[in-house]
Amino acid sequence: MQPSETQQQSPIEEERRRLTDTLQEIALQRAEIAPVYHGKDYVEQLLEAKREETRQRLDLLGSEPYFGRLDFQENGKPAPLPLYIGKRGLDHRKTSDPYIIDWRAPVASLFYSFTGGEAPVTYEAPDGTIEGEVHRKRNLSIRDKTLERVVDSYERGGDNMSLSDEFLLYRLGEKKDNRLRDIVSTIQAEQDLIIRAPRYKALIIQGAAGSGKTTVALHRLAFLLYQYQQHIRAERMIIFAPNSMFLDYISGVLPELGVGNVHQTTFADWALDVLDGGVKLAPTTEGKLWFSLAERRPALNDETPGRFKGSLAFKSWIEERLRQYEDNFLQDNLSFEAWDGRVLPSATIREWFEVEYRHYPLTMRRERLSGRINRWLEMQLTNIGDAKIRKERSQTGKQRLRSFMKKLPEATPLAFYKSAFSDNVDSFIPQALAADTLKNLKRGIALPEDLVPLVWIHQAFNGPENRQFDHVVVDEAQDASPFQIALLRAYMAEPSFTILGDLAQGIHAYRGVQRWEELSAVFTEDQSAYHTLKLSYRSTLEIIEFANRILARTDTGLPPAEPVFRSGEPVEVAQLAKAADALPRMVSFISDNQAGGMRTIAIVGRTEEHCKQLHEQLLSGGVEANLIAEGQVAYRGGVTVVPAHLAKGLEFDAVLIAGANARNYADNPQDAKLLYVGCTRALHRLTLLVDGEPSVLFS
Ligand SMILES: Nc1ncnc2c1ncn2[C@@H]1O[C@H](COP(=O)(O)OP(=O)(O)OP(=O)(O)O)[C@@H](O)[C@H]1O
Repeated sequence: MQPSETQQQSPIEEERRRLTDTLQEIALQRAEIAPVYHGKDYVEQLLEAKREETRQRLDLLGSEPYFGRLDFQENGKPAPLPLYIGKRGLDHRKTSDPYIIDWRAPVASLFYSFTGGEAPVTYEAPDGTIEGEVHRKRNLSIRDKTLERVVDSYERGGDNMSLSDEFLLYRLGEKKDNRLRDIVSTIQAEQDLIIRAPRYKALIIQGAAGSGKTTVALHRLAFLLYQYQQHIRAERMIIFAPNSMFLDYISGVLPELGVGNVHQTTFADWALDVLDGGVKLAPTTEGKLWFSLAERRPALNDETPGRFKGSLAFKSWIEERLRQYEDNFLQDNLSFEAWDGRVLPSATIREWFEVEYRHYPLTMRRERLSGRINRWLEMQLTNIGDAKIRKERSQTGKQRLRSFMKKLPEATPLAFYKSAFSDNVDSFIPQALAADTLKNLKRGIALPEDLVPLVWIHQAFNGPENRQFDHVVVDEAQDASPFQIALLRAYMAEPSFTILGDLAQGIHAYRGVQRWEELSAVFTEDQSAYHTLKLSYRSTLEIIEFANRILARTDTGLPPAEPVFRSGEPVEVAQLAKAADALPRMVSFISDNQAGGMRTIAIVGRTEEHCKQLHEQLLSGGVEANLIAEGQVAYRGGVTVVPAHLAKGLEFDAVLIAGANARNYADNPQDAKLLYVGCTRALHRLTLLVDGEPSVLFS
């Protein structure tokens, strides 16, 4: 495009024209693809699969080809080039020049990292650093092939006072449905740094509520797959999320980014799969206990089972037991007599098992030993000339080898774990905890906090099998334990992690961490990197400022979340004259917000029991609502009644906190975290209904 041409047109005309050209180019490329192949030829079928991929990519590009434009003049080039950036790349069919640039390509990083100014900018290309100047940054909104909006956020030499994030605000102001969405068009510089961070790092990210942690982690997966396409496979990436409903909520983002096959699961489901039916899991009652009202909750300390069994000290204790078990695996004087007089001495067997095979997992050491003795046996047989005697001795030798191997113990993870607790368990393990654990294990049942040690033992016995990871995402990582992260680390040659969470939302402190150092202790200093995300994109300024008052009571010492300047209505704290006033207030909150275009509305209750009552009341008041309970798999959107602890990770256009009184939300860190979670779910509107004495947490 010639600069003179562009000068005569308004930005909107110019972009309309470019869009028409682009759609034409896409249509032509689409038309050039051979028709669908239905035959049986294998090679043709493979080619057809490739063609189908291209069709899908072009169809996706066809409806929303790009979202941004950056005019960049590389040093030494005569003029700036307009670079159009989209979710997928496209080369021009005649010139093979990039026509649309994939958002993950190195040059596209400028679109995200550029924040104004006339100074030269650089980006890292495969061949080295490229320097140049940005002449224009433009956001474009295209929906269903139609150009809806053109916003210039920078023009070189122009008056750039408006380098505000007008486009970002426009996006944030949109109403949400029941799915998390991609943010490729508005990724912010601090988020981009995390998305494009090098592969071999354990990134630990403390991010304020609504700072885009989950979204950023998903975009990082898409980036890693693009950047390291020869070395990373989607099937070897895994996302651990807190529950199935959350997985359902985020399930749309990766497909939108063109990424399939990434395993998305909860830790418990993954662990049970590894243990392959070897363990029955007791339903957890601990969660309910910790989300009950303050007066019913036990004190939290280092002997709280989840914290104790998730510690690195407990990991060391298990490892020591495993070492002892392996060291005593061979009994003393365990020679093998193949037939009378032909003996493989104990010292040789020991040498093979304890020295040569030491670095293999136990199951493999056992198998290798058996194979090696068998080979030794075959050698001995070759020295026997008489075929009949050879046959007899072969039978005897094989029979004796089978008996020999049977004498070597073959413990399952569950049996080993049980024995670790049974054999005069030492004073390191608190007595009550040992007794409780053993009682359950004797019934063949493990508690959720036993899953990490059990899988650890499994992998010590069997190695990582075929479950090695290329990259692991742990979302809501404040709820994970150091032992759990160490376990996942064991399934990787080099650590490549995105570990993200918010200590202020650490409502599972009975099993999670209180400081990020607890998790970084799993890695060496150069293996991990710590990032913070302070800006919060989800909620309006008013909601964030209100939630920051509660944050100060969480005892985490975290700084207040910083709002993106998006102002909305004030947070409403409504004092009820009597409890019976709650229902009409909830009903009008729902109908007013629905009339105001809000698509997702949540009534947040304090406990599951409380939510059941609220749900029944709403039904009696003629309001259809979805009640979210523990174990729920799908998130449906619309009107939802949800206890604060299950709302974590989700977001709603409008939120009403029911029962925001001093009893439900007392002045302690756990209640503060629950209320903080509840309030920070709201995008546009937040109301608190107070029946009785108001909670001091927001006063
Ligand atoms: N750069 C961005 N552009 C547009 N929207 C964004 C951006 N970053 C985050 N958001 C939006 O902010 C909301 C919060 O994102 P997300 O759920 O990923 O945050 P989070 O940090 O995981 O939140 P929480 O810890 O509170 O669950 C989402 O609606 C997301 O689309």
